[in-house]
Amino acid sequence: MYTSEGTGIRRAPSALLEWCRANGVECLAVQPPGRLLRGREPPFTRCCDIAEALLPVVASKLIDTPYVVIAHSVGTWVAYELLRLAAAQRLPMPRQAFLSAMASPDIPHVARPWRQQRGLGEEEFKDECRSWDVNEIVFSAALWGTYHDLMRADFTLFDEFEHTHGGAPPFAFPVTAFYGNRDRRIKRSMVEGWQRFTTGSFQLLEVDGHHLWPLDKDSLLGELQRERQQQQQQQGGVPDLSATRRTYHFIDSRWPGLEQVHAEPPVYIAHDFLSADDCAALRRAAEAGQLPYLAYDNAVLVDTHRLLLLLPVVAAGAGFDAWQALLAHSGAGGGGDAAVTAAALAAAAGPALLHWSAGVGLLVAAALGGMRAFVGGRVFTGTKWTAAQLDPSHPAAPAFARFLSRTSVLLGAPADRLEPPTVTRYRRGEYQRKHFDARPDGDPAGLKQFLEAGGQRLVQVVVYLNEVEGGGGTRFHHPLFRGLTIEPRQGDALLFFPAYADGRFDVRMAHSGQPVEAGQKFILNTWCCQRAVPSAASHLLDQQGGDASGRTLGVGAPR
Ligand SMILES: O=C(O)CCC(=O)C(=O)O
Ligand SMILES: [Fe+2]
Repeated sequence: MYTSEGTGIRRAPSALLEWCRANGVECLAVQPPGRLLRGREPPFTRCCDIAEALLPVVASKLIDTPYVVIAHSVGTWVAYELLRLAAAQRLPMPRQAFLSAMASPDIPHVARPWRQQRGLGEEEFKDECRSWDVNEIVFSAALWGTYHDLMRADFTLFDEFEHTHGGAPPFAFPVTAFYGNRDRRIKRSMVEGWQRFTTGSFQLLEVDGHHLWPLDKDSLLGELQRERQQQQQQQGGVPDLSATRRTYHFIDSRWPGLEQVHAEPPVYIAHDFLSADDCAALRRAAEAGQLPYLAYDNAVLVDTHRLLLLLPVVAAGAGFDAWQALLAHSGAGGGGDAAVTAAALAAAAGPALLHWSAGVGLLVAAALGGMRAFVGGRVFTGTKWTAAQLDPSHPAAPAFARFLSRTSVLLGAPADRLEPPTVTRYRRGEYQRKHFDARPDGDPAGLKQFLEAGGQRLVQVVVYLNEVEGGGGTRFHHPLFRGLTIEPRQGDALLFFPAYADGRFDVRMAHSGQPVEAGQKFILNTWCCQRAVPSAASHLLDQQGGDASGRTLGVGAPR
C-alpha cells in the first residue's frame, strides 16, 4: 500500500518510492496472491505461509545488500514471520525495522481489540472493516465484489494468527514503531509491545492519523514535516538532505590494512597493497622503456562544434562589408538607384567573406593558443606509460595482474571495469595540476565517447611505487579536506571517489600530484568505471594462474 503509485488519473506519488528514488535505494515491493495482477490467485490466510513463499524470492537480495524492513498493520506480522524464517536460515538481519499500526505478535487472543471475521455476517463484517478506517468507497456496489474475498482472507491473517516463536531470542536490530493517535483499534500500549522483540534500540512514534495513516495525505505530510523539524533541531539549521544521497562505489571494509583517512568525502589508504618486489618490477619496466608511452592530453578541451556558433558572426560581417562595397561601387557609377546585379553581389561578397573568416579565425586561434600556453601546457609535466596492450609474457605482467585482481576484489567489481593501468614518473619539479578524474556534467569534449567507453570514473586507485625524497604528495583541494595531502609510501594504495555510485560528478574531488621537490616519484594508477571498459587489460589476468596472496583472482566480483 505504500508502494503503489497507481496509473492514469488515479496516479498518486508514493512518498516511500519518491524517497527511494532520491536516495538510490531499491524498493522490493511485495504483491501477494489475490491482489492486482495476481487477482486470480487465491489469497493466503496465514502470515507464515506468505513468509515461506516470499523468502526464496527475496533471499538473494538480503545476502549482499544492507536492507531495512518497512511494514504496516498486518504487514508487520508478515514481516515478523519472514524475519524469523530468515534468522533460522542464518540470513543477514535488517539494519532496522519500521513497524506501523499493529500490536506486537504475542498479543493473546483475549486482548485483541477486534472481532474475528469468521463469525460475522456481511453487514457486520463491513462495520468491522470500517472500524479499521477502510475507505467507504470499498463498500460500494461496484467494488465490494472485488474486495470482499480479499478482505476476508486478509482479516483471517490476523484473526487466526498464532504466535509460535515464544522461545526464540529477541532480534538485535533497532526497531522504530508508529501508531496513529486516531487509530480506533490499535493503541499505543499494544504497539509498545514490539519493544520486547529486540535487544536493539526501540523508538515509539505517535502519528496524527487513523489506522491507515500512510494512505492519508495529511497525516503523511504532517509526519514528514515533523521529521524535518526534528532534523533541523538536531542540526541547528536547514537539514542537509543531500547528505543522505551520497553513496559511493562499494569498498570492502574488511580488506587487511585498509584505513579510512577521511570520512566525508571518503578517502582510503590500503597499506601494503603491492609488495616491494612488484613496485620495483613496475618501476623497472617503465624506466627501461619497455612499456609504451601514453601521450597525455594536455590540451585545453574545446568543443569544436561550438565554433560553428561563430558562423553567423562571419556571415553578418561579410554581408555588411559586401553591402558597403556595393553601395560604394554603384555610387561611383553615378546611378544611385542602379539595379544590383547578381554578378556584382558575388564579386563583392567573395573578398568580404574571406576577409571576415580570416579575421575571426585569427582571433579564435590566438585565444586558444593563449589558453594552452597559460593552462593546458602545464596540466601534467610527468611521463606516463600504459599497460593496455602489454604482452602477458612481459616480466612486469604478473605485477600488473596482481594489482588488477586485488583492486577488483577490494572494489567488488569485475576487472574489466578497470581502465588499463598506467605507470607515471614525476622527476624533480614535475607535477599534475589540480584536476578531476570524472567528467563533469555538460563537459563538451568527448563526453559521449567517454561515457560509452565504460561510463563515469567512480573510483581512482593510485599505488605509490617508491618513497619520494621530497614533495610529490597527493593533495585534495576542497575546503572540507582542510589541505589533506597523502605522502607517498611505497606499496600503499590511495582510493577515492571522483563520482558518486550513480555516476554523478562530485565537485569536491579536485586533487593534484604536488611537485616533486627531491628525487623522483612513481605511481601506478587505474580507475574503476561504471561499466566494462572496452580497452580493459583483463587479458593480463587470464594468463595468471593465481594470486600469490591466495585471494581469488578474478574477473568476477567476490560479492
Ligand atoms: O600523482 C598523484 O599523486 C595523483 C595522480 C592523479 O591523480 C592522476 O593521475 O589522476
Ligand atoms: Fe587523479
